[in-house]
Amino acid sequence: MNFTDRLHEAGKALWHKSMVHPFIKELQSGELPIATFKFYLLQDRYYLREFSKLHKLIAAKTDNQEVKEFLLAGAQDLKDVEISVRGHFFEELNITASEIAETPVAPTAYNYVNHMHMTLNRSGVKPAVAALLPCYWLYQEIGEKMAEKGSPVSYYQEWIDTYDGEWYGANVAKMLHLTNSLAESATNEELEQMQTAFVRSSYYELQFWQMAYEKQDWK
Ligand SMILES: Cc1ncc(CN)c(N)n1
Repeated sequence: MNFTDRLHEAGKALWHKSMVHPFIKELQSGELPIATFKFYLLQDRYYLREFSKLHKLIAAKTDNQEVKEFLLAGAQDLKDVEISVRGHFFEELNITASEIAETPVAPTAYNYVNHMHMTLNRSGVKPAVAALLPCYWLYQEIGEKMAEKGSPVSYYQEWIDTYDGEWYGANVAKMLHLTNSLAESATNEELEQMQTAFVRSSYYELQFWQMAYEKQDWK
C-alpha cells in the first residue's frame, strides 16, 4: 500500500461529501446560479495565487532537487494554465478589475490558505507537500467523474475539462509520486503530520464549495 493510498482512505468521507455537495451537483446539472460560480471564481483567484506562492515557499525550503523542480515548475504551470483559463472566464463573465479589487477574501478561502502556510512554518516541507495534495487530486477525481456526463452550461463544462485533461492528470501523478517518495524517508511523527495536513486540506476543500454556495462573508 502506498502512503497516498493511506491518505486517500483518511480523506475518503470528506471527499465523498465534496462529490455530492450541492455546488458540484448543480454545476453538473447546469442549475448552479452564475452569481454563485462568479463568487467561487473570485475566491479561487485569491486561493490559486497563494497556492502558487506556496509552491515557491516550499521549494525554497527543500534540498530535495526533484521536489524543488516540480514545485517551481508547478508554480509556473498554475500561472500559465489554471490561472490563465480563469482569466478567460473573468473576461467572458464580465468580472471587472474593480469587482476583483472590491471583493474581500471570504473566511474559508482565508483559513485554507493560512492552514497551508501554518503547516509549512510549523511542520516543514513534507507535511506542507501533503497539504497541497488534495487541491490537485480531489479536483482530478471530481473532474473525471463529472466528465462522464458533462454539464449543459459551457462555462461549467470548460471548468470540468480543466481537471479531466492529460496535463492535469500528469501533474497529479507527479504529486502522488513526490508525496510517496517524501513519505519513504519520513519519521512516524512526520507521517502523522502529513496525514493531518492532508485531511485538513480535504476538510477545507469541502468547505470551499459551501463558502461559494452560501456566498460566505464575515458577518
Ligand atoms: C480551492 C481549490 N482547490 C483545488 C483547485 C484545483 N487546483 C482549485 N482551483 N481551487
